[in-house]
Amino acid sequence: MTDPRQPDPSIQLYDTMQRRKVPFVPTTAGHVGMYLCGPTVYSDAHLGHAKKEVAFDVIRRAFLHFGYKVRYVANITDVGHLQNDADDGEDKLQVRARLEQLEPMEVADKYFWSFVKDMEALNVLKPSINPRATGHIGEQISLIEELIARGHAYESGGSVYFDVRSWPEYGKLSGRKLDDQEEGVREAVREEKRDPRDFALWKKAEDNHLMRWDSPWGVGFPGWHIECSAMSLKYLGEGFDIHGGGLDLQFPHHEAEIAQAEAAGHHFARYWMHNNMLTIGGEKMSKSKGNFTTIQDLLSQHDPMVVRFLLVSSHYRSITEFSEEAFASAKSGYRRLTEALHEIERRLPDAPAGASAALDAKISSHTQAFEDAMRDDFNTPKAVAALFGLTTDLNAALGSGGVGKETLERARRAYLTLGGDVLGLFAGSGAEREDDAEVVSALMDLVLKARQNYRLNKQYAEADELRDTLTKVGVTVEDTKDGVRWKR
Ligand SMILES: Nc1ncnc2c1ncn2[C@@H]1O[C@H](COP(=O)(O)OP(=O)(O)OP(=O)(O)O)[C@@H](O)[C@H]1O
Ligand SMILES: [Zn+2]
Repeated sequence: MTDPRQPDPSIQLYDTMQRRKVPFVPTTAGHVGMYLCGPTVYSDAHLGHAKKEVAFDVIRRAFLHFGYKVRYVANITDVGHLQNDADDGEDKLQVRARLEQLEPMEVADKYFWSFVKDMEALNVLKPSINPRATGHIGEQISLIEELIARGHAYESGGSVYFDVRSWPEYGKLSGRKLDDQEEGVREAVREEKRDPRDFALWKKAEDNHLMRWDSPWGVGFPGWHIECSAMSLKYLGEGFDIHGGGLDLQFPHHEAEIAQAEAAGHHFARYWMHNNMLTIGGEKMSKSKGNFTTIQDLLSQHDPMVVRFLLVSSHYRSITEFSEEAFASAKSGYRRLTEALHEIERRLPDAPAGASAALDAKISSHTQAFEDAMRDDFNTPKAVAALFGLTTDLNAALGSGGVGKETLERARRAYLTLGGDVLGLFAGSGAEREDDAEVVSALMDLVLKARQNYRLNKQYAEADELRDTLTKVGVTVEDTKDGVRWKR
């Protein structure tokens, strides 16, 4: 295994900007600065969001394993993300605030904490810094002022726009130059811009706009893209190492981030990494399409580690198709690993002293294969295959006689380090939690059937009592048009 004090120099990653795999060379030896575009906190996260978070969590964990210190900054968007990507429509948080009769900031907090809970369950490490857009209005205003001073932005009607024509490099990440994203945009917004491709850095707040701040251009709020340029530079510095996000953010979001930072004279991210999408029935899982399953819903029925295993079983740059079959196979694959680990733990106390050379050699070669896979653009499916290879050899050795204690310990360490620390798969004891989830699910079926019978017999008091008792222990029951659903 790699010496943890010597940062491994042989990691290759796919850089979207260069459109190829390149060796990773950090700005500061032994350190990695990573920035990830985080969630807009206006609703519960779905499994597609989990794909992104787990993908970058594994990358971070791999760097740690290979001896790097990592500063991981992931922002929280709590202002400025409008319904329409082309600078029009209402703020997504404000729409939700009206629906739920809450303050926009209550919406942000509610869904921020819900996101934190989901990520904890999925064993995603907490970011080193989790900056919020509303906490960095001053930094965003300063960056906009720099852009105006350098002639790359202009004020118009109380809003400020980035002048795309002044920055010929705009479009270099995505290769998309002419998409103006102007469909369905109000005439007033169109008229304010010199070029339809110009994007908002600052927006004038209409009277009914709740989130508003003073600025040199009047009362308003920041555009969506500027927060990421300002906060990544603030916490990671000039020329930081890696910027990540979903593939769908390449344009316009990341393109705008780069233009804003570089046109203001800064050195921006040196590598760009993008995860592909989680799909269902071949279509991207998304809130707007309504084809999503929230992480909470999923975790009320399934072991979070099986969900995580499903996600790491495909490469971050590949599409992950979510289906019942994919889930069933993740479940049995995950069980194979945890059963092997449990078998080692069961045998360890009585194992004969000493090592078993043949199995030792196999543990080394599977460990090597795992690490090589991770060095090669974080190839998790290959890494998982190495763990399965280890499991096959371990099971064969265990089946044909006693394995020495030292070797069992080595095997255990390999599972816990590679599967646990790097892939993040063994939070708690996986197999037990999986069994737990199955028992809870079977019990809930019984309880809901009993409640249904009470209602059919018009025993409403009893039915309500059942529901109230469930509420007390944190289980919510909802009657929907498709039947009864529950979650905890
Ligand atoms: N299905 C998905 N697979 C992988 N990543 C996703 C998926 N859906 C969203 N993301 C990522 O999560 C981040 C935030 O997504 P967003 O809040 O726009 O979700 P969404 O469901 O796509 O919403 P909408 O449909 O309203 O655009 C983005 O970086 C995006 O790339
Ligand atoms: Zn961003």
